[in-house]
Amino acid sequence: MPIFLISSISSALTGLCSTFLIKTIHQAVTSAEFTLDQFLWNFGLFALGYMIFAFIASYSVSKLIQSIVHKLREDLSRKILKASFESVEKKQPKLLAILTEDIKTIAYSLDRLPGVTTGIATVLGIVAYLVFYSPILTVATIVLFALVFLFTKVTLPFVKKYSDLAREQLNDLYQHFEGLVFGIKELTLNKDFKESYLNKEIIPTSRIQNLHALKENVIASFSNRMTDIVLLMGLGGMIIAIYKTGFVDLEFFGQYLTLVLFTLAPLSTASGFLSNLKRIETALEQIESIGLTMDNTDGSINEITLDDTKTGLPQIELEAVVHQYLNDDGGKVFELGPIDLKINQGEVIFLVGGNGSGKTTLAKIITGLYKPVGGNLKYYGQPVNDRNLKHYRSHFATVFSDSYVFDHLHHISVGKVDREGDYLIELLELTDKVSIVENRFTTKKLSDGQRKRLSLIQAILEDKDIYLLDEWAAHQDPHFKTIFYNKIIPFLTEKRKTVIVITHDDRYFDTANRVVKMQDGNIAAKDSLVTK
Ligand SMILES: Nc1ncnc2c1ncn2[C@@H]1O[C@H](COP(=O)(O)OP(=O)(O)OP(=O)(O)O)[C@@H](O)[C@H]1O
Repeated sequence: MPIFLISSISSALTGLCSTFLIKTIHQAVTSAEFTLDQFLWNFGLFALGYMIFAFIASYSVSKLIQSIVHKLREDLSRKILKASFESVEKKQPKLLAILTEDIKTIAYSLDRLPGVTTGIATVLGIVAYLVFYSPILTVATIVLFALVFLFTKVTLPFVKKYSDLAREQLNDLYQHFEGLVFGIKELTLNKDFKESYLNKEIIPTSRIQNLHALKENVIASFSNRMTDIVLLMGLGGMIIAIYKTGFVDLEFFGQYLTLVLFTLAPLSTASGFLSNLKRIETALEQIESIGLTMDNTDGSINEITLDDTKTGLPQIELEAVVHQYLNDDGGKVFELGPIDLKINQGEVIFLVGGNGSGKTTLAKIITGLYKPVGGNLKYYGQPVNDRNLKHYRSHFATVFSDSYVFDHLHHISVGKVDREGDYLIELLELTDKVSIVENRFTTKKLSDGQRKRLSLIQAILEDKDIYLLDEWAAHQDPHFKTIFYNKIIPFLTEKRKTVIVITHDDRYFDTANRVVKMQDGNIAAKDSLVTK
């Protein structure tokens, strides 16, 4: 870690220059032999050294801090991408606060580090100089510093307590902010709603958060100020002891004081940094407590691929598959299954059923986003498990009803995008709205229906074996519904793709090979299956 080494060495050298500067000043005012020339030379040399090393220290420590922050961001993003979909889905509101707030706290709290490292080096240098100057006063100084440290330590648990409480409120505040940004249409249209959202949600949560943050800051900053007082009181105590016992000469003590007073500022910075360490601890605890469970993609197990060439077996098979949604107390909110279902390669299956019947949940099981709590999911007869789940998932392209629309197409080959992109844009009548430049859609600023068409283009360009389209046509006008059922689905089946469509469009049921009806978390009786 060379940057760490450079920052440590340069900080130490800055501290050393600072000590020599202080020593030069001290000698100039205490030693009769010290000439003006000597003073100018020494002072100029150490001041120059101080500036050079301070710049290197500030640069390297700041670089170190930024690389820590960057690493945290990268690690956290990787952790989220490696976690099981279910755990990320559950923790979604908390994640944004961690990604923005906690990492920012760490960055800001570490900001003082350059001053602290230099300050500590200066204090150590002064103490070393004091040893030669007066061993007895050095011992007294060390005792004094220990008292300052103890005092700061006593206040730290309180800083931590209020830092934790303030951080807890931030999760709620972020959820309110999410409502504020994404629910702005509803809030703008309804004056009473807007007022009550502001006054009953955002302001009270922000006030409580502020109150805890205020207590945290007051304790931290008061403790910081008090370290100066403790130090000065200690010096006062030493003066009393000198008056009473005369253990050193008072004039000598005055010269010693000149030195010790130089430690006030660096000590104050260092003790302030101890409070920052508590804030960092709170932020790191939040990051640690994300509680995401990893799935097979964490690379901790040997992955294997599934055999795609098996024939005569269903491409996907669900055997008595069960899934449950649980509330925070572990109570069952909804149960899907046990479901038995076979899907053959190249089939077009429509999943239909009332709201809340479990279609999307089943889609998440089929695509491997959810792991069933019971039963088996098979791919050409091979059970899907932790070792092959990643490969299983890679067979799917999806457009869920709440899909996020990315403009990014860099994961698709340029050749593929060039060959089919323009054709699909034309087929879905977006030519005058959007184009693809350097594997990126030129805009996402489209109507809901148009954005859904963009998602569909992206999914088709991904060229996967199995397509799962969740209520894709729900936002489309009749013209585009016809294009979807009569052109897009045949375009996919011509390429031997398997297509699973969640739909309520009964006018087009005849375009499917099979219609599977869901009811109360299960497939409705066999006789309601419609076969083309
Ligand atoms: N993440 C979740 N946590 C807890 N319960 C959920 C979750 N997602 C869905 N549910 C519940 O599971 C049930 C099935 O939901 P699902 O989304 O699968 O239904 P659906 O048939 O797709 O409905 P719709 O046609 O309205 O989209 C519903 O009762 C819903 O409230």
